Parts: sequence; C-alpha cells; structure tokens
Amino acid sequence: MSHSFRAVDQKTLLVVGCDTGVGKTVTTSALAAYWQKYRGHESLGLMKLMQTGLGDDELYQQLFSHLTHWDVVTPLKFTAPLAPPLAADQEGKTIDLGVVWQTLQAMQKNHGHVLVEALGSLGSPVTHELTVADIAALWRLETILVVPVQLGAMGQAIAQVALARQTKVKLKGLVLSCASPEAEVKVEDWATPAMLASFTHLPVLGVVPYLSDSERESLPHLAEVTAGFDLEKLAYF
Ligand SMILES: Nc1ncnc2c1ncn2[C@@H]1O[C@H](COP(=O)(O)OP(=O)(O)OP(=O)(O)O)[C@@H](O)[C@H]1O
Ligand SMILES: C[C@H](N)[C@@H](CCCCCC(=O)O)NC(=O)O
Ligand SMILES: [Mg+2]
Repeated sequence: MSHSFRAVDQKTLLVVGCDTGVGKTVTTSALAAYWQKYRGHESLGLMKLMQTGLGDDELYQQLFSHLTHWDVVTPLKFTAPLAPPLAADQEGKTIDLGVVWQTLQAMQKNHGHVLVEALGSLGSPVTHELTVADIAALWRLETILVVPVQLGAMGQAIAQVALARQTKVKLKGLVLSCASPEAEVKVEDWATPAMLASFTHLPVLGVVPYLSDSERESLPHLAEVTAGFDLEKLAYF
C-alpha cells in the first residue's frame, strides 16, 4: 500500500512595500477580501508583522474580525509611529522576534494560508540588527512588493528588488498601487509595467486602482480589486 503523505502545504505570503504609506495595507486588505469572497470556507491567518503607531491592525479588525474562523493578529504594537526598534526603545522595551515567530507558526499550524503585512520598506529596521528583508529571507516567506504609482517609483522598486536579491528574499512579483486618482492614468508614465518587469525580472501581478475611503473599507470593492490580479503567478492562490 503506498503511503502518499501530502506535503504540509503551508502557504504564507508576505506583503512588503517600497516605502511606508505606499499601499501595503490596502493591497493586503484586497487580497484578504478576495480570499473571503472566493474561498470564504477556508480559514485564513491575517497578520501585521508588528505595528508602530495606529492604523493597520485597527483596519484589519474592523474588516475581518467578524470572520470567526480567521485569526487576525498583530503580535507586537508600539505607540510611536517610528521604526520598531526606536518605538520600542521609547517604551523601554526590546523587539521580541520570538513572539512574532511563534504567532506566525501558530497561524501556519491553524490555517492553510497566512497573509502577512510587513512595515515600511524592505530596508526598514525591524530590530537594531535586522531589516524587513532579513526577516523575509530568514523565515523564507514568499513575498510580493507594493510599488506606489508615482514619479520615481521605478528607481525605488529596482533598488528594493536589488536589496531583496542580495538578501535572498523569495520575491514573487510586484503590485502597483494608485494612491491618487491621477496615478491611475499615469501608470504607463510613472511605473511602466514592461520596464519594471524587464529591470526586475519579476511579473507585475496587478494594479490596485485608486479607491475612495468607503471603497477601501468595503470588502466587495476590495475583493474586486484582486479579481483582476494575475494570481496564477502566485502559488499562494
Ligand atoms: N489604492 C489606494 N487608493 C486610495 N488611497 C490609497 C490607496 N493606496 C494607498 N492609499 C492612501 O495611502 C495611505 C497609506 O496606504 P497604506 O496604509 O496601505 O500604506 P502602507 O504601505 O500599508 O503604510 P504602512 O507602512 O504605514 O503600513 C492610505 O491610508 C490611503 O490614504
Ligand atoms: C509608522 C509607519 N506606519 C510604520 C513604520 C515605518 C518605519 C520606517 C522606518 C524607515 O524605513 O526609515 N509602522 C507600521 O507600519 O506599523
Ligand atoms: Mg500598512
């Protein structure tokens, strides 16, 4: 009798960005909303790696905490909206990565899929020794990079990808994010998909259009954003 052991098919996707404030939370919310709409029967672990200041965890709780079979967790939170080691220093604390790792492991154990939002950019310090890129590589997380549609975005993206390659981050693709109505019509000028793909050797998985405040808090709207994504390129989906 053949024993076919199904490999433990843990799928964790890390969402990073070219900078803070570029659309990581909007993109992560859209991916989570897509999951809820099209694969709602499957539970999801949704995690903000750690948070400084306010905003992300609060939005995730508002949007998803009613889904009782999901876990929506931010393991570490600090008050000052700064790089985590600085925010922790201000509170006389250190960054306990073990807590973050244990939360991620529990999520991977309890859910077939886990979605993690990082913070800042790939170069942002998570502790006094490690950056977001270091963590992504150490924990071997499949990662996507959110690129803001603005002049200069290509330089930022190419630099972030260079850091990812150097750190051996498993970068799977780029997501373009339009934080202003103007950005939507400037994608070809400011974040030229063909140029980004050729310089980074990564696929552009999709474009997050400009969303009004209410649309950014509407699960149906957010799910539709991801429906247009080229998700086949992500083993995750
Ligand atoms: N697609 C979008 N449509 C409209 N506004 C957007 C969009 N993406 C980003 N924004 C605006 O930019 C702000 C920052 O976006 P978001 O919170 O997703 O960035 P972030 O990369 O997660 O930031 P952080 O580093 O703080 O986690 C949003 O609060 C919103 O005002
Ligand atoms: C305050 C910001 N929103 C963000 C922290 C950004 C730190 C950036 C540090 C740097 O790269 O210089 N925190 C967070 O996403 O939880
Ligand atoms: Mg965010």
